[in-house]
Amino acid sequence: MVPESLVSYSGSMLFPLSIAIGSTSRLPFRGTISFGSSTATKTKEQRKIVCGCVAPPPNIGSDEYSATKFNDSYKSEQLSTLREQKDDSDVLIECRNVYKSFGEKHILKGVSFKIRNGEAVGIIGPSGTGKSTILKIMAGLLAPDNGEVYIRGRKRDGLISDEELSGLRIGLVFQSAALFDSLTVRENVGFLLYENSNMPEEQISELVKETLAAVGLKGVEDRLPSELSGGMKKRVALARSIIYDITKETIEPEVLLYDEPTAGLDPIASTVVEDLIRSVHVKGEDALGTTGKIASYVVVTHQHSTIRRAVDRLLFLYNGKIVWQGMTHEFMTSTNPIVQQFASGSLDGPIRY
Ligand SMILES: Nc1ncnc2c1ncn2[C@@H]1O[C@H](COP(=O)(O)OP(=O)(O)OP(=O)(O)O)[C@@H](O)[C@H]1O
Repeated sequence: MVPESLVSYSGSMLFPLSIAIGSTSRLPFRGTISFGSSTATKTKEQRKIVCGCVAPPPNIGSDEYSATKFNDSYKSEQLSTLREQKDDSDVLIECRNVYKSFGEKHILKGVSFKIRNGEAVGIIGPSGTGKSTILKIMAGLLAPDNGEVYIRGRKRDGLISDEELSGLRIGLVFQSAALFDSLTVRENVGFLLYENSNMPEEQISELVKETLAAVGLKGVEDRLPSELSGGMKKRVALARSIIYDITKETIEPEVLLYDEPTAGLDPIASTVVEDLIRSVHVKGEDALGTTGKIASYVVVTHQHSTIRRAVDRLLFLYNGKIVWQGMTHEFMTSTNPIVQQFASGSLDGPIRY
């Protein structure tokens, strides 16, 4: 049986990585389970979720970010208004002074930021700077060496555990779609519901169909992942991350964490995925014209189109810290040398490879 704790995985692409599939599974596993390049197949990583959320996002603010440098053009009076914004009741996830090393490699050296309800946040920065690492820490897959992660104001100790209260679902959408090779699209998308809910199969099948339609896919339920294009796989993976058990009395809000969702896609397929990410957000509208259900999301990306199109606020991670943050439009006009170099792709500047 799938452990009870996996209820909280709620369809993220992360969940298959940590489960034990037993003989009572409703799904016809036929051997191979592929997770692309993910290393999580090798570890029994666990995650889980906590919390609830409220109110619209006041976005950035306060002097909590010691390493933050706002764009020079940002109006000082606006900034001071934001700094007065002390109400944290809408903060869903907070990383406070997070440190993480792998052996001698000190990757995160005091990272602090908050993700508020309703936000669409991008994390950018040079390769190897720890963007995926911070996503995994937010998701509860990795524990920080030092510093804290707060989920809706509650400190999370170590990794996610079964004892924690639920209330906020956190889905991590891997760069590779991480679909089960031997299962159909229907079985992949409905995976958690087949394994962990009491919903009848016909109801799951109908819900899968609706969810696929919401991400603009129709008539692919019976296909295997190998019969899909890269962009379609990403959409199937997204559908899996947003489906949930509609028979449960309380549906928890969900934060989705996307790790390079448009990597390897052509410009048009990237646009489709970027719009899709917007559409499943509470401020968006899905392919069926329904308001999206994702409370907030965080996107790690290198792609300018994704920065422009899919997020409102940016965190720039470099040398183990958040060295700049601001709204997306400020990124394009910033006079901060690190931001300018990254935006232009120049070899000259403070970022050295
Ligand atoms: N489990 C691990 N064990 C050892 N080293 C790791 C592990 N995970 C990450 N690293 C190292 O930590 C550094 C940061 O990795 P991470 O994937 O977080 O960077 P990133 O900013 O997402 O990079 P990219 O933009 O290239 O995807 C890299 O040097 C990576 O090799």
